[in-house]
Amino acid sequence: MNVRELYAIICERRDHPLPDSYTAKLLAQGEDEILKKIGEEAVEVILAGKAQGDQRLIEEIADLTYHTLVLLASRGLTPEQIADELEKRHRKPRG
Ligand SMILES: N=c1c2ncn([C@@H]3O[C@H](COP(=O)(O)OP(=O)(O)OP(=O)(O)O)[C@@H](O)[C@H]3O)c2ncn1[C@@H]1O[C@H](COP(=O)(O)O)[C@@H](O)[C@H]1O
Repeated sequence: MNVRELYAIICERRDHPLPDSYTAKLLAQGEDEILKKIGEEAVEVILAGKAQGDQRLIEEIADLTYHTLVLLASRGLTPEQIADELEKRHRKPRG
């Protein structure tokens, strides 16, 4: 699944919550809880990067990516805005 597809599902859970959805629950808990999860997942990426294998690192980066998309959805921001920012940086003249 790509980032755009996952983001669309997350927005669907935000706008039409399902009772058994982790995403809907996390969004309902609010931004502080989402930020807390991002902090935890970021630490797990560091630990995996230092001491664990590639598969573990992939899993932890997937967790961090997912929670970052939840934060964007919670704030009404989109992955396209991040892509635009990266594009702007790429096009900025470097000296
Ligand atoms: N990609 C993900 C995804 N990645 C990680 N997680 C959840 O993020 C949590 C990770 O937190 P932890 O590692 O701390 O595990 P935990 O102890 O269970 O978490 P907490 O209960 O402490 O918050 C786990 O519960 C994972 O299931 C995800 N939950 C959902 N998705 C996708 O989101 C979409 C919507 O799914 P629902 O949330 O089921 O609606 C689907 O495409 C899912 O595949």
